[in-house]
Amino acid sequence: MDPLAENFLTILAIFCSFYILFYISKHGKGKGKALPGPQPLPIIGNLHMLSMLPHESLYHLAKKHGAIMSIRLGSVPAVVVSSPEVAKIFLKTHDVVFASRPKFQVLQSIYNGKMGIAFTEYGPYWRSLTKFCNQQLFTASKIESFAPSRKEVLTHFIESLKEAAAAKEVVNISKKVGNLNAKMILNMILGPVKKYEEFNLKEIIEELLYMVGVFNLADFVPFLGAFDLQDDFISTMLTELNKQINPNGDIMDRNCIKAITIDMIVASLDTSTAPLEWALLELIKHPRVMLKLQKVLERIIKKRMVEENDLPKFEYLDMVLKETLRLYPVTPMLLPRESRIIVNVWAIGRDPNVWSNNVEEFFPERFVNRNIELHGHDFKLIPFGSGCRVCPGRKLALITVKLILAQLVHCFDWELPGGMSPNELDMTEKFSSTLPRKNNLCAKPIYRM
Ligand code: HEM
Repeated sequence: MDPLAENFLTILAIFCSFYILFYISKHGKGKGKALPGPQPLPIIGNLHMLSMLPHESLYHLAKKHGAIMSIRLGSVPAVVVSSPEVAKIFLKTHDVVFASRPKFQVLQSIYNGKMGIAFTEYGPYWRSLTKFCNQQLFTASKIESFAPSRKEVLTHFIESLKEAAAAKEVVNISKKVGNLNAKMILNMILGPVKKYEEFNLKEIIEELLYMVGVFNLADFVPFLGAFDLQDDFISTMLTELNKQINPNGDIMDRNCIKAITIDMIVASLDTSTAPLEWALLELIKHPRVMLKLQKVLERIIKKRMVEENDLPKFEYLDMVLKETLRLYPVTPMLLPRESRIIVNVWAIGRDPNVWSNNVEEFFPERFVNRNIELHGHDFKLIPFGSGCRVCPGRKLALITVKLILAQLVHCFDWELPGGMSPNELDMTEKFSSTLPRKNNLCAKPIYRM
């Protein structure tokens, strides 16, 4: 970024931080006081107050200290936001000022020089990449062009579940849905994954992702050239190779393509799986909702398979997904922003001022006659973030998740193994890059078509 512009933005960020603190102290509960927050200890700050599920600890702290509070992560000060009103101040009113990400040293070695989108500072390079992704990779027509590929993968998946149902087998849904999702997404990013089967690509990627610091997609790129790539993301990016992407002189080079590819794979692999796992779990726990959803689907499409163009007709499916993302946002705290702003989406989804007193209940009907959408304009529900850093893959994600969920519910009833009652299901979350359930969900499919 131009150093002058960088200085300007820094000054603006400081100014806005003061403005927000001033605004809160004038209008908030603690009139005239500094930003509230728990007392930090020397060196560790408030780290001792955070459990293995930090979003939950911060939610409880916010109940005591308020919807905007300051904490210290070791020696690093951070501001935690836990209500839609305050989230709007940071993500809309002053969005651009807080649009950068803090610099994480470890990422430099992962990205090998050129950064992707997710952790790049706000500036001309990030803007060009985002514009490129929105205009070339995530257009409605591009997403639609992969509908036949999604259908093919999903049909195989349903067939394999039918076989399991005939054999009365218990299936590990978490794992199976994870693999299905990976196939759908990787088909789109890398081209037909069948061609990479001998490389066991998903396992390789998963392992490498856990070995932070050694991931280098260059190891895979040489063999990509050996296949006749379709119009997947990689080939779309390759057509831009060596072209200038912004007036600053940045060009789309190999490292840039690698960085975007890493971002897409990391940002999409597990994010779309977690909501499916939670949704199915809640549906099994709430037979009333499951039955209602099955009836709605059956009334609209009778006994045939769900098609992508049916999805806009399934209003109740939308409500079920919204309710799932309210209770189990995949990224419970949005990726950290400049000045260490932490937006606790998990806490916003449990704000009784917004959702009334039954916040912990899975009750999709709460969305009836409430025009709350998922694209980041309504701060009550922001599982995809909001503002200029909003998730660029959200439309693709919503199609994939809705399609798979609708199919799983339409084609099968689900029974828990060993006569387990739905009330005995363990709902414990595991904190990782996404918010999966601690234990995999296993159940017996019963074909109902
Ligand atoms: C249900 C699935 C998904 C959820 C819940 C989700 C959620 C999010 C969230 C919360 C953010 C951070 C927003 C912020 O910091 O304000 C994000 C960023 C991002 N997501 Fe997603 N995402 C999903 C699927 C996908 C998919 C399928 C892709 C691409 C194929 C994708 C690509 C990205 C990228 C590149 C970013 C970084 C944007 C930036 O920092 O400028 N996501 N996503």
